[in-house]
Amino acid sequence: MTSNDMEYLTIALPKGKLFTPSAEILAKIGYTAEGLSEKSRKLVITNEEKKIKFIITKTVDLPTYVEYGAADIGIIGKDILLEENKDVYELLDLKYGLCRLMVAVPEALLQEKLSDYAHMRVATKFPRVAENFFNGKGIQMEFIKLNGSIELGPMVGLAEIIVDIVETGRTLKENNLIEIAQITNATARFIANRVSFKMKFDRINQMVEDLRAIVESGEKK
Ligand SMILES: Nc1ncnc2c1ncn2[C@@H]1O[C@H](COP(=O)(O)OP(=O)(O)OP(=O)(O)O)[C@@H](O)[C@H]1O
Ligand SMILES: O=P(O)(O)OC[C@H]1O[C@H](OP(=O)(O)OP(=O)(O)O)[C@H](O)[C@@H]1O
Repeated sequence: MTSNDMEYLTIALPKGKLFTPSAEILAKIGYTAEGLSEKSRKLVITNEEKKIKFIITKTVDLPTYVEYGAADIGIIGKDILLEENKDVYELLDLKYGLCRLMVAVPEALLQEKLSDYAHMRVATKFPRVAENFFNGKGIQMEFIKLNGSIELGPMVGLAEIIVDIVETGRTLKENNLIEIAQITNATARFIANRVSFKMKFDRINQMVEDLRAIVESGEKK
């Protein structure tokens, strides 16, 4: 690390659904920067006074920036952490961004048991998580990686099954899909680069304690 790297704390925030709640919780503990907005075209936003740099990344890439130390810390969904499987510290569950990773099928293909779906095709943004889940149950499947609109897969015969994020259940309902198994819950997590956590321990640890106090006060409400 250069002395410049040591002076600043670089925080990665993901574009998308977690951006606003993440910027808001960081603002509550004094971590803000003028012009920090998801709509900003600027990808690095600096607060010189507080020695903070924010970087805005694509959701799926965020753990990579933290693993390589391009960002010291970041906030990202547990679903992405499980899928990307990067070498980072997960320091705190921030409890917002709650959703579930589910297996779902079209009503017409509904079977009695999960093993009845063996060897079918699974469309998903999360092939690693999906494969671990089915392997853990001894069920062999074929996995097709998609980058969005997963529910379309079964409608056009690309796959029989999907593994996707469900929040309200509205998307599944509108596309006549039925949940058949839950893989895991996911919420936003505060993560850190392994070296940064040691080199900037006091600063990062203080952030974790301040964020924990906010999360816990929210839970008591
Ligand atoms: N309804 C939801 N759909 C998707 N993600 C959700 C939902 N609710 C909470 N999340 C959480 O928000 C994170 C970011 O979701 P978002 O859809 O913004 O991801 P993205 O990959 O940036 O989207 P896109 O691929 O459309 O650019 C997810 O990884 C998940 O942890
Ligand atoms: O249960 P619900 O509240 O309906 O939310 C779940 C939907 O939201 C997400 O899609 P997103 O809007 O991120 O678009 P995508 O399909 O392009 O990933 C997810 O992939 C589901 O499709």
